[in-house]
Amino acid sequence: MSPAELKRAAAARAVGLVEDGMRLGLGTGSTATIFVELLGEKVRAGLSVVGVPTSEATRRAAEAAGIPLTTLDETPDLDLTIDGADEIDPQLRLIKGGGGALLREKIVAAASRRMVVIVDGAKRVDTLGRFPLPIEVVPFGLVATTLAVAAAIRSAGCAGPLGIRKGADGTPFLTDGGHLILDAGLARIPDPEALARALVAVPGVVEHGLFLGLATGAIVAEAADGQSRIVTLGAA
Ligand SMILES: O=C[C@H](O)[C@H](O)[C@H](O)COP(=O)(O)O
Repeated sequence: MSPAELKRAAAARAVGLVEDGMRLGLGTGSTATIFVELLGEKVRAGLSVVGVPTSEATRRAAEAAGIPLTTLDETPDLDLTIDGADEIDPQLRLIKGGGGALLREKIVAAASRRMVVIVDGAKRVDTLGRFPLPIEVVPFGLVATTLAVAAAIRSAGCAGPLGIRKGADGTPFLTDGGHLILDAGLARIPDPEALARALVAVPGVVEHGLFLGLATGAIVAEAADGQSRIVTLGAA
């Protein structure tokens, strides 16, 4: 099965977790977008939910799907967030932010009683780090912040190239919050908690893509014998 078919299988299973009246966090990325589209079908058939989008892209997708939207200011306590991930380890620790939405995604996940991650099997790893870790920084003082981030990475026992993310046109990628992203190619992150602590201590770092202790469950769609097989982790 193709990665797109696996993503759809995981997203479809997640729609089954949604109950009438729920306040939902709506994740960002290709997998979360499929979830939004499938959820929209349920809403048009009569399901009543409200959603908080984690990016402007998801806001547009949810509006197109007919999902009623709210904000965290209006609805600060969410029942369930469904979101994709770039990597997931056996402890449900994640790397997120490949699409640049990590800041809003983390705020929304932290405001949710449950966060269920939807991924294809290729995202499962024993040790986080194969996917470059996104680190969101303010533009002011970029060189000084980058040097401090590199030192923080070393202090957590990691090493690897650190580069500013560029868009398709070659200019620096800007997040929805107007920040820049440094991508750290670390290969292995032996102690994600130590790295997270070191990164948040750097002035100029807005957020990083390590989601630790936030996911309560995961729905993993894997290919097996030409069919998709759903594996659930945690409470999903
Ligand atoms: O910023 C983007 C998000 O963290 C996504 O959830 C993550 O990159 C996974 O995206 P996709 O489902 O497209 O692989």
